[in-house]
Amino acid sequence: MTVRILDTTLRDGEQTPGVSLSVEQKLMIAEALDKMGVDIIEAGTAIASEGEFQAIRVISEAGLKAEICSFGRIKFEDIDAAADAGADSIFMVAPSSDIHISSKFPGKTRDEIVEMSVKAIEYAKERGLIVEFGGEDASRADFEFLIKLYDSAVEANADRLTFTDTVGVFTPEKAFETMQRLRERYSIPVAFHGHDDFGLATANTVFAVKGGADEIHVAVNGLGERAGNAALEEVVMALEFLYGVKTKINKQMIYPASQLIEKLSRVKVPPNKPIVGDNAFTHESGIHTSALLKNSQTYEPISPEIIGRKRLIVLGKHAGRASVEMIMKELGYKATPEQMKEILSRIKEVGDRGKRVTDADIRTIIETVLQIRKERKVELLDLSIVSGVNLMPTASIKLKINGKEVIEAGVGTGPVDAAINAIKKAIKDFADIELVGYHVDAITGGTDALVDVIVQLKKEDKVVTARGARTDIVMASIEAFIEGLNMLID
Ligand SMILES: CC(=O)SCCNC(=O)CCNC(=O)[C@H](O)C(C)(C)COP(=O)(O)OP(=O)(O)OC[C@H]1O[C@@H](n2cnc3c(N)ncnc32)[C@H](O)[C@@H]1OP(=O)(O)O
Ligand SMILES: CC(=O)C(=O)O
Repeated sequence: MTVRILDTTLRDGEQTPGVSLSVEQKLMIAEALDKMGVDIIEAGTAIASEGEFQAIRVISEAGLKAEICSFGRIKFEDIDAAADAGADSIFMVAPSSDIHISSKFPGKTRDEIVEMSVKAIEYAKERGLIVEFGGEDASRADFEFLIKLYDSAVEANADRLTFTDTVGVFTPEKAFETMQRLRERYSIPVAFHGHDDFGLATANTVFAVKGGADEIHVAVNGLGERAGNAALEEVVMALEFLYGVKTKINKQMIYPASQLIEKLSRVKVPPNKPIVGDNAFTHESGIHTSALLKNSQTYEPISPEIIGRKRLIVLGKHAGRASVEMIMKELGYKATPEQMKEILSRIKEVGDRGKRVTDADIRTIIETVLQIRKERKVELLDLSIVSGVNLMPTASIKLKINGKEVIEAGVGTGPVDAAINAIKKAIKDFADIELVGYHVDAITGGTDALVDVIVQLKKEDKVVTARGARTDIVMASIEAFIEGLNMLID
């Protein structure tokens, strides 16, 4: 069995508070979704704004394989907007629970909602759209009324039906049973749209498929209203690997799409998020690492390569000998068994003090124990910063890079940003480095506090962490950034 995927990252996903995407960004995401193999791209709500209308138009004209869908209400203007934008289909919803009907349409009866829905479906069909019709808040609707609404939609020639768990109150058992009943009753495809208010969206969506859903609505990284929609990556991987249900998704494209969407939506993926989180294939514990190095299946349910990722072994207070040996080899250092023991003990000491052990900390510990210092490719020679009222924070910087002096200037939203921008400009010919994480802690109290900055830098698919600790936040940030750079440029 192959289940069809409607991806709603660009519609419900964009309804995530604070997220808004430009036409160009939406097109980039739509192309990534298409490459990943989703069947239907719900590209937005054509009636919502000029930008939304244009985005749907541009995506519809992009020659993608996927069906392009616009969301809409049971209103002729929404249908016109979807059709005029060139969408192939409309996901059109009518209120179906009494709470939605009475609050949104005071004075209107259930029968009047059915009548409005039928007229809207007929009109959408006249406008040439494929109609996917949903009862909104279906999981809180009277099931008998829902059936009446769906029966009328089918009579009006709707092409597909959707059951929406709008406020995420469904359970896997109910999803299974409901979809089974809908599947038995209707000959047209039935879909499930789930939300994660109780953390059950993935389970509900998987059980909806077990119950017979032909199509499911998901969003990459679980974006969506409130707690979000069912996450594409979780649902697809659970269906394929745990339930033996096929999708058309090219799993190699899941991680690149997730990263693109994280970047453009500016919604950070939590590190412990299944499949796409930073820690999903990262191991620190010595017992795990030692076993993983012998057989990766010991502590990994699936290989990271399946979804275009790599395994990462990190050192921290839970590390053991095997992890240290591996990292030493990776960094190109040689040590005696005693030196290894000392390195491990110093790493654990940092962790025992409650501190995160960064990659740069590890290198410093190794070099201290081995009494060597590898040459740094990037060194700070001079820095000056101007910041104040009515002027743009500006930094000028002199670096020695591979033995050559480079002078650059940068502006930014504050002195740290300006200094980092100046460094980025200075190194642009040497490496394409991205700052993917920046965290500041004041270790002591007061304005003279010791500030601990941890940066996370990325070059291609390699990510390193580095620390700077100073009473001057700009210097702590730059120290951390340059330490990280040196690890990546090595
Ligand atoms: C669960 C979901 O995710 S639903 C999808 C949510 N998505 C959006 O809201 C998309 C972005 N929305 C928008 O840009 C705007 O809300 C628009 C353009 C759709 C409508 O804007 P406005 O006309 O200013 O209306 P407003 O947003 O204040 O209220 C929504 C209206 O839609 C009506 N409505 C809500 N659901 C439906 C429906 N399924 N069918 C018909 N009308 C509906 C409401 O009753 C309300 O009507 P009223 O203005 O007569 O009271
Ligand atoms: C329509 C929709 O997004 C919902 O019911 O959740």
